[in-house]
Amino acid sequence: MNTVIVENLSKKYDEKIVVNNVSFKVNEGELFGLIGPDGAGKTSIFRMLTTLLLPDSGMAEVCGHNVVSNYKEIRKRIGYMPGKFSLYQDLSVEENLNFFATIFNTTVEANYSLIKDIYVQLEPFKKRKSGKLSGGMKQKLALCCALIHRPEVLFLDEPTTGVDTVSRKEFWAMLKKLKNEGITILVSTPYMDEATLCERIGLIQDGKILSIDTPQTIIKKYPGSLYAIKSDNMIQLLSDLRKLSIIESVHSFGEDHHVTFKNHHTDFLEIENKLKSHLSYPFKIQSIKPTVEDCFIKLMTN
Ligand SMILES: Nc1ncnc2c1ncn2[C@@H]1O[C@H](COP(=O)(O)OP(=O)(O)OP(=O)(O)O)[C@@H](O)[C@H]1O
Repeated sequence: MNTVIVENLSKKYDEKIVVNNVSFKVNEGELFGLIGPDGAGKTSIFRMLTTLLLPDSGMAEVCGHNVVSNYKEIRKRIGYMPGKFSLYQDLSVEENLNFFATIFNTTVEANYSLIKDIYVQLEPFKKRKSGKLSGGMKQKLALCCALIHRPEVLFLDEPTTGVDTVSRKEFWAMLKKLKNEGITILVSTPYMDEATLCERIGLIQDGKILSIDTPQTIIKKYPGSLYAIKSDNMIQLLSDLRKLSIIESVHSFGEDHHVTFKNHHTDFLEIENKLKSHLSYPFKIQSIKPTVEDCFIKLMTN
């Protein structure tokens, strides 16, 4: 069953189209990621699905209810953690949690088992005002508040932006546990390395979906071969590679430059020799498996 159905959804602000004919479906109990850079339209899509923003055209359903005509039903069934911390800064941790439980007509005790693993980390600070918590703790409290009424669907908008690597890892482990509780999870992130932690992903850029599939299939569909190349002077290397006619694309990627070659250059030795004849300094090249980020760049430039 599809818990979320999005069909040709569009939104513009002033005259700028920020969500452009977007369609996708999320299955019940799935962990689905919307992956794209800042300004891609992720928040606008989440705000339409959580009934906080009206679409200009298209249709969306959450838990079988239309986001426009039946928004009240949806609000009972979902949890939403916005990208910007939006809990009451002057209320303490436990006051925030009790407040959210009360507005959903439940109690913290009734659903404690769902948030227990996360809340135990917050408990030592339960009397502290939420505005005075660290970034990671604020994020955990926001997640507890979004979960306190045991939603069927959880929307998490960039939950790991600005969060350190260890907390990011912890956060994804928590999402896996919540998924095992049967909650459907939609998460957005600009971090491409988080894509592989989702069951399926939608890659989004400039309001348009570039591809939707499992991360593994998206990687498998990468056309052609990809190489990583490095030398002592990476800036010089980048500039030299950009001038070579055999090269189709080159971009910096961590410690390497990732390179693809035009169609007729497929043989590794031939490629290496061609590069040796053009580059007057030592370099190292190897064939590599593409990442989701490589796929994203490829789709973006197609
Ligand atoms: N209320 C608004 N009025 C005008 N433009 C807006 C408004 N909200 C968002 N935008 C613009 O719409 C585009 C998409 O923004 P959106 O927040 O949906 O993207 P995003 O992928 O979530 O990125 P970010 O992480 O930067 O929020 C951006 O160019 C943004 O500046």
